[in-house]
Amino acid sequence: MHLGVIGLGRMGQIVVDRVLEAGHDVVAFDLEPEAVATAADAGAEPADSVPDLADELGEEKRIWLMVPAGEAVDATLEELEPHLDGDDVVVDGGNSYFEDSVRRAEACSAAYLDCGTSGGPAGAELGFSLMVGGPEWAYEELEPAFDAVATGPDGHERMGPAGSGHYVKMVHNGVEYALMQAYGEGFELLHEGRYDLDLESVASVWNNGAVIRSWLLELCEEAFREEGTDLGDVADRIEGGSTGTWTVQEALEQEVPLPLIYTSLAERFGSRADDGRFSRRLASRLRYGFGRHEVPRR
Ligand SMILES: NC(=O)C1=CN([C@@H]2O[C@H](COP(=O)(O)OP(=O)(O)OC[C@H]3O[C@@H](n4cnc5c(N)ncnc54)[C@H](O)[C@@H]3O)[C@@H](O)[C@H]2O)C=CC1
Ligand SMILES: O=C(CO)[C@H](O)[C@H](O)COP(=O)(O)O
Repeated sequence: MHLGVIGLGRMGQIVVDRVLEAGHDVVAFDLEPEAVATAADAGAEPADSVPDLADELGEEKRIWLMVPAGEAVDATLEELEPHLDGDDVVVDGGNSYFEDSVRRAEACSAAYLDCGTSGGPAGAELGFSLMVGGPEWAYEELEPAFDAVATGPDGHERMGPAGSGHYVKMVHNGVEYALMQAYGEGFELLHEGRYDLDLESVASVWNNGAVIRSWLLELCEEAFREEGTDLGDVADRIEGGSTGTWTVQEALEQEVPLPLIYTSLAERFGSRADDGRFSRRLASRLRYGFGRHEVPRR
């Protein structure tokens, strides 16, 4: 296979490496020349623009986008569009909103595959888990690339029609938020609680046979090992949030209750108040109002 890869950041570079390693050819483009040079060092053919990449691919175009979700995907598709026809296949491996993917699949001249990617840069060695939506023939056509980028043939699956791959990945991320919240709460109680515990040891012993063992728990173990049992200078602030917001919005629309995922998202937003949470400050002042309890002041 001759694959074009556009977007050569943390994830795109892994796509390039794994596809090359599987013996395929890659032509690579990124807005950042340094990223293109890194891909070229790995063995990819460098392209200096989107049209150049399309030209290099020749008649049969198989193109993998790994750019940030949103405008970058639309901008890239707009540049690609004059070079595409119905025999070509474009894969969006980023975290795009599933309704955007449905819209793009309708507008794109090529067959369009929305591919939810899980595993992150830390999963590079093992390969990713890929959730793909779009036409069956295009999925089958791209199977050699999916085999290479995923953990293997079992690491990818066609979920259904356009949008379904990114829909499944959106829900995956909601689950990810809730799992992180659950581990966070458990370790917070252990940290604040009545025993002086080494949290790396706790995570390690849990990871060996416990019901709650998981990759996220292995990452907890790594975090305590690298940062210390009190997490050192890691700030009380969680960034990100778009995929969890989409999950909660969809749940509201479908009237499906997701209290854990919603709470995890709310905790994320709550962590960003620079000056302390207004609601907590008001609750503190109200306790004075009804009970004359002392108000801690800054
Ligand atoms: N980092 C992660 O853990 C995961 C990320 N994703 C998704 O994969 C996508 C890429 O993520 P990362 O690699 O982490 O981001 P990144 O920020 O490391 O890399 C993005 C790359 O795209 C390039 N780029 C941006 N606009 C472009 C354009 N118009 N044309 C060509 N290149 C362009 C940037 O120069 C950069 O090199 C995102 O949608 C992200 O949400 C999915 C799963 C896991
Ligand atoms: O998809 C991922 C992991 O599965 C990415 O790491 C993503 O960026 C995480 O989402 P958020 O930014 O909403 O935390």
